[in-house]
Amino acid sequence: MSNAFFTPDAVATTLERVRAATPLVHNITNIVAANSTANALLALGASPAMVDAEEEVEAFASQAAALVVNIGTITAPQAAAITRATKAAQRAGTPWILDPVAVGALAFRARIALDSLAHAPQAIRGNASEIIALAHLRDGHAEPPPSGRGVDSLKTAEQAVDAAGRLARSTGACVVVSGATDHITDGTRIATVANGHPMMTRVTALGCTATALAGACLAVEPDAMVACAHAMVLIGLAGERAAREAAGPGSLQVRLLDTLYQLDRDTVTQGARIAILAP
Ligand SMILES: Nc1ncnc2c1ncn2[C@@H]1O[C@H](COP(=O)(O)OP(=O)(O)O)[C@@H](O)[C@H]1O
Ligand SMILES: Cc1ncsc1CCOP(=O)(O)O
Ligand SMILES: [Mg+2]
Repeated sequence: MSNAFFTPDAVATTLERVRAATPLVHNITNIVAANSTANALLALGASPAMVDAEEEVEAFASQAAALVVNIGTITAPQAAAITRATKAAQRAGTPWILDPVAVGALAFRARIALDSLAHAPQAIRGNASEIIALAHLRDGHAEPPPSGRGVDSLKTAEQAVDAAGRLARSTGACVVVSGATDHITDGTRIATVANGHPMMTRVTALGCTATALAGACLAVEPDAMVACAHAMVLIGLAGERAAREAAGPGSLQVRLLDTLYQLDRDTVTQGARIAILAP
């Protein structure tokens, strides 16, 4: 993989490809994030649909350009839908991404997340606590180490890099650990994205939004590490630009949509802070 893919210019090209393709992004997501992630996907230029009836997901995941699976408010029917959708995505070659919200906190969602890994996600995006917990469970431990509180992380992304690498190597997925500096790894290489703003942690579902935008990028970019790194620039850059003018979390949420919509080649190439950390 060439470092040329981890440049501000390459991010701008991915943004333009999303807008040109308007990819259909199938979301099975939580009730908190559903509206805001649909709006963020629309603002970016993708076409979101929230479809989680067990009877419908197989057909939809097969025809979508990408599938986003988020376990934030998982229910038993949604768990059954996730099994069917991820199987169908694997069969149809639809790229899909897992957001393992609070996977370390509750055993039921941990089982759903672990089982879904059998269907070969292209990517996994979580905060540090979630990635540490999922990697630990994937290693075969019955209980994750205590590293989160509800849906929020108590660790930094840097503290989760080893876990992310293990998880990537064991699943074949690109693993994204979000935080003040996002870390993206395929188990060998590590890219970082230093966009974002601390106020983003005061608006719910912005991690979920990052995952959804990664779904849109996976629809147009087959290299999952490139797609995910670019998506993290887009959410981080939109967040930091929106935060400059926001009075607080309320206006940040609204401004973030406007900023995603307004991102263009100039703003992306001037603002993207993307780099290869290793090897
Ligand atoms: N301390 C921070 N400083 C700057 N940006 C941040 C910070 N924390 C989170 N972000 C931004 O918010 C995005 C979502 O990350 P995060 O808060 O880790 O997700 P989650 O909501 O799943 O816990 C990150 O990719 C980054 O752009
Ligand atoms: C608050 C909450 N509760 C269950 S899911 C959810 C949203 C979590 O979103 P994010 O992980 O993006 O902060
Ligand atoms: Mg989250």
